[in-house]
Amino acid sequence: MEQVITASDHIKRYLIIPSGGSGVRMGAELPKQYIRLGGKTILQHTIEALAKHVDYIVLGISYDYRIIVEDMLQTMGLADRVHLTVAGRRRFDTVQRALRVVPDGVLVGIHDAVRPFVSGAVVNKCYEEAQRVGAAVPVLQLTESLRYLPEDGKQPQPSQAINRSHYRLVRTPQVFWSERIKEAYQQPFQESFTDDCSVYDQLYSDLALVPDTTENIKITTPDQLYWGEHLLSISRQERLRLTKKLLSSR
Ligand SMILES: Nc1ccn([C@@H]2O[C@H](COP(=O)(O)OP(=O)(O)OP(=O)(O)O)[C@@H](O)[C@H]2O)c(=O)n1
Ligand SMILES: C[C@](O)(CO)[C@H](O)COP(=O)(O)O
Repeated sequence: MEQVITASDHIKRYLIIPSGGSGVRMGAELPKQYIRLGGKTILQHTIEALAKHVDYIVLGISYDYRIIVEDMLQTMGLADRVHLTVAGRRRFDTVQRALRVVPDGVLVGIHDAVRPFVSGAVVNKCYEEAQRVGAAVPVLQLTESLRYLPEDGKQPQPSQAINRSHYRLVRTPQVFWSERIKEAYQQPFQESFTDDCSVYDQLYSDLALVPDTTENIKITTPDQLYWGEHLLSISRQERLRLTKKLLSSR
């Protein structure tokens, strides 16, 4: 499964979709990426949202689902553009393994299998900014207040209000020059590595923040399936219109 894909002379866009989670917080019979929304799996919706914006996709999956995934890729006509790798125990391990088949000298995005509502405009902007700056990530401003909980729960008080203007919610796709993120992923795992930027930050500091759209939710818990159904019921055209409006207002 793990043979390196050859890069050609112009800058190619690779995309890793870590899809090897088991969905503990969802608590469903199947891992959540294989749950159906509107007749298709969440994984298929995610691939459909991104495939037209990239050259190659690397899907990190649990071997148990290989046949289902291969059938889905055949149906989608994507079998020759998608490379399967074996998922690891943590998201970090899945991405680390998938990076082994990505050549140097290309841009590589990493996008959660369970974020099917990402906007094409945001995907393109992240690749463009990563090419220009070094790395790029979609972020969302906070629209609710935040409180900080000190570790001992006592000092100076059990919880404190903090200035939310200094914070952003971090989403995916997170896009990098491939040789840099491959180098960063050679580090041993740390608990603070909750996404790919946190791994990259250890070695580099050139990260562009791209405004994201609200819809790019990560389907994690059962209530988010309800939001997923709702977002699917809004037509693609309408979502595109709302995305353009949002991006032009920033
Ligand atoms: N060993 C793992 C764990 C997670 N992921 C992927 O990382 C993304 C974000 O992970 P998360 O939402 O935490 O998914 P799960 O690990 O499935 O969820 P949970 O933590 O509730 O089990 C998902 O696309 C998931 O499939 C992965 O590829 N390999
Ligand atoms: C990568 C990520 O989606 C960025 O927001 C997030 O950190 C994944 O967190 P999870 O707890 O592994 O789902």
